Amino acid sequence: MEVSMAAHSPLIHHSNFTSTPLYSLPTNFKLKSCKNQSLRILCDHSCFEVRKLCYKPPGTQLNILNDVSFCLPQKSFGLIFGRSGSGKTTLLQLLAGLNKPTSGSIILQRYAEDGSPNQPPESIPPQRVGIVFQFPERYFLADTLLEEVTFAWPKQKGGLQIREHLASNLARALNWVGLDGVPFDKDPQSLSGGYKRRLALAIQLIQVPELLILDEPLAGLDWKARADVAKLLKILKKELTLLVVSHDLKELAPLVDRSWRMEGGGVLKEELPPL
Ligand SMILES: Nc1ncnc2c1ncn2[C@@H]1O[C@H](COP(=O)(O)OP(=O)(O)OP(=O)(O)O)[C@@H](O)[C@H]1O
Repeated sequence: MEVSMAAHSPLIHHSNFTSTPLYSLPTNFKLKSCKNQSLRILCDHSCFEVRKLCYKPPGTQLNILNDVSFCLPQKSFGLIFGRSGSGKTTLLQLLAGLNKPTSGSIILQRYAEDGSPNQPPESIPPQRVGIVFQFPERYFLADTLLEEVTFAWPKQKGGLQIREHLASNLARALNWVGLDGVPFDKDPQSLSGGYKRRLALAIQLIQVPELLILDEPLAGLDWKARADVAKLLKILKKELTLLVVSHDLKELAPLVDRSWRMEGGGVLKEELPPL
């Protein structure tokens, strides 16, 4: 029997290397049998890939991003750092679908055990990407926690099924961020700084994004709340893929799987965080 660990596939497969799912496993294994009935668990994985991304704001000749390429494996933590004005936020906005790149692509690529792509690249629709902006609490609009988390849910009658689906995800999202004990009628503005960030994260987690982007998640918090949010990100990294832009390298460095420096002129280079 030949057994190797798989990285990221949740399905079990069987018989002559077909991809017919038999049943799901809680872990990320893919099990296949070949003609002599020996069983193998194969390693495959997926990466969010940015390829040769360029961005000039419409109507200008300013090259804010210049041939930016990187790959972030699923369920890992990517960090982008670099000096102010180098183009980090602009990159996040393109990844979240808020602006369109001038050229280049943003895709999800699945790879086989031997490292070769095993499917055509998939585009990533904006609804599969969550983004938490810098100081997200400034954008809170509602008087209660419940209204805040349900603010963008469809209100029409036809949206009932979607609302039911979102409601079943809500409890899990609140549990992930540790807000499950907070009363629904609590005023979001009365929460502490760290809990406001948890709320902003929960709002994005309800949709279970494939990629969660965070712009300066620790900015403006005291030391305790910073440690608290960093601890939460460590937990979330087990559930989804995180891409973070931050100047707070000391707190986030222990979480980092991949990191890049954005240099002047919108050039991205893979580099360890300088500590
Ligand atoms: N629509 C636009 N038109 C012209 N210039 C722009 C536009 N959008 C961004 N810029 C410029 O592009 C550069 C990169 O901005 P961006 O906000 O992405 O930098 P940043 O690395 O995120 O900075 P910070 O760390 O301060 O947030 C800045 O010089 C900014 O002024």
